[in-house]
Amino acid sequence: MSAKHPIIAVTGSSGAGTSTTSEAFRKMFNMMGINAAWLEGDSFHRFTRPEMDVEIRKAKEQGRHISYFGPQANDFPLLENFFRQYGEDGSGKFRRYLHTFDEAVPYNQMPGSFTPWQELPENTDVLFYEGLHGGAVDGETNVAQHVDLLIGMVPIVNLEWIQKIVRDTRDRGHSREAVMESIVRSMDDYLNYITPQFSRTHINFQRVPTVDTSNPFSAKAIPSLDESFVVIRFRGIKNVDFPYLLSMIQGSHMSRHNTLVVPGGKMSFAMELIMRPLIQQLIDTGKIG
Ligand SMILES: Nc1ncnc2c1ncn2[C@@H]1O[C@H](COP(=O)(O)OP(=O)(O)OP(=O)(O)O)[C@@H](O)[C@H]1O
Ligand SMILES: O=C(CO)[C@H](O)[C@H](O)COP(=O)(O)O
Repeated sequence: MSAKHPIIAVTGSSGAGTSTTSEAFRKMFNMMGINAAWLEGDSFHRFTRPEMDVEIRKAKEQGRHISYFGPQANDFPLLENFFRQYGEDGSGKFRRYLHTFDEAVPYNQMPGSFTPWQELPENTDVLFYEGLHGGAVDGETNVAQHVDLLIGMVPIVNLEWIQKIVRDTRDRGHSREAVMESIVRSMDDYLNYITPQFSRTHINFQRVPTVDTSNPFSAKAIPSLDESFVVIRFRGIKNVDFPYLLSMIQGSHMSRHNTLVVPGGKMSFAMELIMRPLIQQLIDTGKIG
């Protein structure tokens, strides 16, 4: 934890919506005059896409599995060191994993490759991480301990798979079969390294569709926000003003003492009402109460 160089992390599985959610944070930071350093978790993958294909084949031949959710394909200690260093002096080296041609062409690179490592900009107010492992813990490695405000982005699993399948086939050039295979291959690491993070978060946003998603592998489109509710669970944050949130967010209700449910269309608004005071508190005092 750091008072001077706070870290906010949005953590979630592949396709959960962490990148999409980042836009809401970008807007809030702009409006609040906060200068944030941005970090995509995919920086800490160990392999390029062709290298990963080789690793997957090798693992299969040896009766093992490897996936983007686990420590074999991601450098957790390097991520922890990055967070530690940013917390200490606001510096750090990052790179980007380029998923699509749109992302890769400006760098004159191929999709599935990394940009060179580079320094974060100087004098930022906060580090904003979005990715798979903002709350990861693995043996001696504890990424979560360095995060001052940890948010889980976690649609129910059928919806998460639909979001991944639609996005990966539409934008990242993968076949439906390849995405399904990757979901199956990742299951072990999903249980061991992704889901436990959501018990370490301060807040989880769980999107729950109200349309039939019972066969996610046949879905052609992502259920919209208006076709869903969002379950928002708070943990370890004192003084959440639930009566205020309930009065401001039309159609919201409490389902438990620490759980607010809002109509999907109100998700960005709810996020703003909830996050703004917490971000301000973090910037002003270095911690959230
Ligand atoms: N609230 C939402 N409503 C509708 N569609 C959404 C929502 N959140 C995410 N999506 C869609 O789901 C897909 C995956 O979202 P996104 O790219 O943000 O996931 P991600 O968590 O960043 O995944 P990865 O870690 O694999 O990059 C995208 O097509 C996005 O438009
Ligand atoms: O989203 C992911 C993890 O967050 C991807 O599965 C991983 O980054 C590999 O990307 P690609 O399939 O574009 O090579």
